[in-house]
Amino acid sequence: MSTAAPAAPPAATPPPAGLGTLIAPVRSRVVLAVLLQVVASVAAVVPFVAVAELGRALLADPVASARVWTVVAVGGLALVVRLAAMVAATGITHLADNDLGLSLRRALVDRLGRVPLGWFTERNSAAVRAAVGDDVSALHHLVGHSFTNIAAAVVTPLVSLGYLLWVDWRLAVITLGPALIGIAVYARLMAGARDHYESYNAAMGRVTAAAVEFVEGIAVVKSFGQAGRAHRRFLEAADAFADRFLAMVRTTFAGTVVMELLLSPSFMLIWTTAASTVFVAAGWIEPVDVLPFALLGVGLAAPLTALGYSVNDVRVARAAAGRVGGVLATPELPLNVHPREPAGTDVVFDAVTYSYGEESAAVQEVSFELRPGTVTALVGRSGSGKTTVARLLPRFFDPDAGSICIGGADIRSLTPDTLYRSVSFVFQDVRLQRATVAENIAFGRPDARREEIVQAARAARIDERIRALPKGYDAVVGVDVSFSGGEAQRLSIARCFLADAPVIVLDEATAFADPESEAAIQDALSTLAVGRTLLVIAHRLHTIERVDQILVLERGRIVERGTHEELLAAGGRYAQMRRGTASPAGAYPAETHPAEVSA
Ligand SMILES: Nc1ncnc2c1ncn2[C@@H]1O[C@H](COP(=O)(O)OP(=O)(O)OP(=O)(O)O)[C@@H](O)[C@H]1O
Repeated sequence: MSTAAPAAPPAATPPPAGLGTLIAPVRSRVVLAVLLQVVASVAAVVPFVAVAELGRALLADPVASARVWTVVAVGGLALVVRLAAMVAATGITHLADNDLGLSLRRALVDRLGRVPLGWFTERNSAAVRAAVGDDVSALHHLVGHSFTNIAAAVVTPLVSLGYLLWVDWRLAVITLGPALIGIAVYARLMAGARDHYESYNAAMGRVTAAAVEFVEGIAVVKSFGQAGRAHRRFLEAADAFADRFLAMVRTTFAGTVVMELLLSPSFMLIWTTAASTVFVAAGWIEPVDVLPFALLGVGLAAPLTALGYSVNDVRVARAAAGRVGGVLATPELPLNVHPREPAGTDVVFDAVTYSYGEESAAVQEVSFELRPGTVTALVGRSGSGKTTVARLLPRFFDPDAGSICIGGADIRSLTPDTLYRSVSFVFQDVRLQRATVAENIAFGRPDARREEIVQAARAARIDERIRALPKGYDAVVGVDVSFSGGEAQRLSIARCFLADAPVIVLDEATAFADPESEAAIQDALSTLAVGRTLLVIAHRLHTIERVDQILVLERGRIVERGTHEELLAAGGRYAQMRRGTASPAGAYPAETHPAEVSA
């Protein structure tokens, strides 16, 4: 059967944006700031030139007093220009950076709101955390500081050198000697250290992973008496890191010392003074010419270190831009340009097939119908495809083949609003927001009145627990109150009551802290089921004896379907599972329990 609307065309996915594309919106402002920084850097050298020229004017015989005043005025003006240009450049880059950070974070959140829910695996969520946090900050540093720092680090020594070449080109070249040797040493040093940096970073990654593994699994590790072993793994990673660090320091130590020495102001001062003295003694320059070299020669090398750091910032920012661009290029859930409205709440899966990546299909040719007001349970051994089937209905991902319709409309032809008004879901790992309890319940309907919220909480058997809190419904989750897994699940059932969607997808919890909590949840679910269509991932068979339809999955296919009685009578896979004779991986506990999901 197929009542499907034509599948929506896949939304165009832009190629991942690089650094240039990401900062394009603020490029003109960055260029302006760099130009202003160039002006500031030129102006920064002028007062030193002025002092040197002042020396010349004062030592002239007779003193060139008109020239003295001109030089003083130019030096003073340069100070003002430098300050103004620097303040303007800093202001422009920081405003541009603020706009960029805001627009990138908005774009990220906007894109994340349109990617399939199934995309949010642990790995992808970590990438999102890095992109929204550290990576956007790395771009902040680039736009806010690095470009102008690079301009300053290049222009200041160049202008100084130009002036020194004008004063005496021979002494200028000699003054430049340590800086040139420093650059050559630095380049060799970096080339030799590249491999060491890579293994240093890898070793650092292993230490972090071992630490995280140790901390996250501490309960399991301790309860199985393996604290020593896990601790040893961490220590081994830390030892390996120390070795790599030592190897890197050994390779770079001599070069770093030589570079720091050659580029240090004190060495440059000694070097230029010594060279100038030789030139004066030889009669190649006047004693007054020593002054510019002593004043400006010192500053020739220092910006090179700053340049090294800024170039590194660009490298870091380029890698960060790659990750941000990657998240921004995540394929969106295709949306239909001509949205439809479901006519009714009948749900039909028609020959649905879905695979995760290249792997064999997790769900194959699955067809079934959820009639309005009925409860359908998905059962099967672990990995048989229950969760995948259930997650296809709220569009965690779209089927590779086949269709899913609600009220005759393909879910791909519904707007997200219409879909989530039709389908709510309660999964095991309930995520509560750091907001008040009331806001958490009213998540799907922020405009809900307090009485409606309380009524939903009451129906979900969680009202009493909330009222017992000192701040009641205004308690902030994570600050004033922490909920147990069972309580969080009841809060998410309250969300469903309030959202009032006619179709509910429910992942029955596999474990509860106490029978009382389980009974409360089963009670809440029984109330929720009244008049609604439920698709339940059932992990325990005793809870589904009275459901309208049981679908037994095996390797992604439906191998049996019917009611509890029909399936027991058929004596097939379900009957085997009930008797607990299925393979250990699929064995469901055969004990009975008073609480049940009922229609
Ligand atoms: N995110 C994923 N990426 C790749 N493969 C996956 C992913 N999630 C599930 N699978 C695979 O798809 C198949 C069906 O998994 P699914 O989680 O739907 O089974 P399940 O019956 O719900 O299992 P369980 O009862 O253990 O939760 C399995 O082979 C599983 O390994």
